[in-house]
Amino acid sequence: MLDAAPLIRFSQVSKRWSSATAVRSLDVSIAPGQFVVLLGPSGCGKSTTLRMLAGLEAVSGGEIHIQGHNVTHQPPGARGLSMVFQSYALFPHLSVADNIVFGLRSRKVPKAERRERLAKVAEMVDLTAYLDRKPAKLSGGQRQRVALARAVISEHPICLMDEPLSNLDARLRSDMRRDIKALQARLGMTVIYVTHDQVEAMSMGDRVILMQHGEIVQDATPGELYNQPATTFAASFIGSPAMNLLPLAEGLEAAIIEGVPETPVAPLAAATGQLGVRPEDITLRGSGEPGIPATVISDEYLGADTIIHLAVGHHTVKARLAGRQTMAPDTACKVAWQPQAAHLFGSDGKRRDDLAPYNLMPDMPGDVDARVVPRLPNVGSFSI
Ligand SMILES: Nc1ncnc2c1ncn2[C@@H]1O[C@H](COP(=O)(O)OP(=O)(O)OP(=O)(O)O)[C@@H](O)[C@H]1O
Repeated sequence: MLDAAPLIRFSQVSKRWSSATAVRSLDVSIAPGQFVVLLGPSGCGKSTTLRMLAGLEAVSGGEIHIQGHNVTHQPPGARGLSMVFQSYALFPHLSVADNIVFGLRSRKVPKAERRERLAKVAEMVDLTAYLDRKPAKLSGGQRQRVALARAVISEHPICLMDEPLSNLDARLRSDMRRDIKALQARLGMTVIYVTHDQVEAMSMGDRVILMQHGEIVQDATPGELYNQPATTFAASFIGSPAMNLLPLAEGLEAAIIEGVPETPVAPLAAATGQLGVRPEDITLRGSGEPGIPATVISDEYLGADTIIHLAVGHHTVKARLAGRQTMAPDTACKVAWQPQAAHLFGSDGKRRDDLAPYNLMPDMPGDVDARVVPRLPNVGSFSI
């Protein structure tokens, strides 16, 4: 995603500790006005990446450019960034107003201008009624708004946020997600936002950079990440419940070919890996219908939908059905899905879109098992 004039550019940036490598040869360009989420599990290097961009952590290799300037060795104050942390980092002895204008004061912005900017920003984040309070007398959400106001009032074009909502309860998090996104769009800020929460990433990001072991796994829009996960890791990290991943053994490859008799065999030889299907793409059918035989383990009612846990061979498959569904344990049924709902991954875990034309699941009339099994004795050993 190289942009002609990126606002931020990481070139081959690495961070090594004596004990571990946190970030490996990162190349990323970010255009002005983007809301970019760095997403990944704990320890994947997202905070380190953000801290290197902020100048709070020295790089071990590579360069960082902001607005065309090499800032790799510049202190945080010279980089033109604001930051919002999980801990809020408010001064307890200062009022909300003084906390918000603190940075402006140190930059010697005249009092009249400070007042004017404070009034505007306080209104934006709904804090006008609380300006005289001390942080201790605020709720968690209000404290987070103070931290946000402090970033916004600086008028720096880039705002870095490190898990800013993790201390809030679920309801407030959802409100704040919307507020932050709306504020970012309204002000045209470029936001780099670190989180391990896929819901935040999917709902806020224009672009999500998914990291694992200090490297980028996928850099895509939320929709691409969900619909075309680049690896089995991406497939299982996004989505709740996670995508079902079933090992592709020789038997299934053969079954795939069986479903589409004219398709060439050669590409499938390299396909041995995993087959992924999202829980909402699974349909359940009666045991006499086509599909893979399954047995109900349990049903889990979640309100808007129900997750059915199924045993398919010695694997567990989850199906998400709308509304309230009850299925007695041990009920025999069949699982099936539309061919286009199947995601295929090679043995290296990477997505294999070249295999998309294959009919990966017998969603067709007739008893597929009966059709496949007699000619393919190893279907029985296919590991699902
Ligand atoms: N100061 C440090 N000294 C040594 N190793 C560190 C230091 N800071 C981070 N690391 C290591 O670098 C790796 C990446 O850490 P980082 O904090 O960037 O991950 P993260 O993805 O932000 O995780 P989290 O969500 O838990 O904060 C981890 O293995 C971590 O243990």
